[in-house]
Amino acid sequence: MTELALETTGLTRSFGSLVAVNEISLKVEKGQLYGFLGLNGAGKTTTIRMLTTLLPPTRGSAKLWGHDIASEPLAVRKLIGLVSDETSESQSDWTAREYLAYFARIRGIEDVRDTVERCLTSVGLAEQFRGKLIGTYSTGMKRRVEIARALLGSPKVLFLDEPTRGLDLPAKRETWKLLRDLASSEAVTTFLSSHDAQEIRTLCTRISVVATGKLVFSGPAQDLGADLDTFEDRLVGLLTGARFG
Ligand SMILES: Nc1ncnc2c1ncn2[C@@H]1O[C@H](COP(=O)(O)OP(=O)(O)OP(=O)(O)O)[C@@H](O)[C@H]1O
Repeated sequence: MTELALETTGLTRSFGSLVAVNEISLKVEKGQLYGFLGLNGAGKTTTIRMLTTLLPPTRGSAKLWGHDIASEPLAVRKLIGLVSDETSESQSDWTAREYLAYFARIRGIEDVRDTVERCLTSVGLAEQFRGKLIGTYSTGMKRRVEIARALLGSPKVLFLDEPTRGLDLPAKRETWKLLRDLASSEAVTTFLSSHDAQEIRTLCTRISVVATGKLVFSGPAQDLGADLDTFEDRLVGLLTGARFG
């Protein structure tokens, strides 16, 4: 049995003449909180859409828990959860319990009530809010509900695409704490995409950096810098094509 949660080989996606994701090869070990860092437009969302079977690759391949994303999409979908940065306005008129129960039923989960409570507990949404309309929640709480939704099927791999985009600093830090807690308490591998160097440096030990669709670094975050300042300096060097020693 492979120890890899995720492996991509030459993964490529073009839109007409634009190569949005260009020959990306990376390996994510099981249990990791893995960082996928890149500026806006670097190709992060396109990569995640391919890995979650929402978009076919133009070339290359990827395996999730040993299952090929192109030839075994249903097996892959059963193993993943996805949180994107889009906050769905359609959740506003539901309570967190109703919203999660709806998705639990769609997923065919039998023990809906217990599963919903377990997931809301995992993301730290206090009991007193669970029966209130999501429209009355703060943005940070709404993001927690989205993460809880992604946890419903007990995913092996959780994809988070810019999960803290649009959050203020306290809400961001709350979400970081939650992601750390999930990584240590749940048996879930996390693939975290972000343009925020501090976020990736704070949370992830192994990272990849992507620039205009190409991988420009892959390895321990520590190798780019032990402190955030050095990390950011070297990152800027990488993103602007400079070398570092
Ligand atoms: N469906 C599409 N059709 C055409 N071009 C697309 C499509 N989706 C993405 N692109 C282009 O591919 C490139 C990579 O976009 P992508 O959304 O993957 O980047 P990103 O790193 O997630 O950026 P951001 O952080 O801004 O979301 C961009 O130039 C984008 O305009």
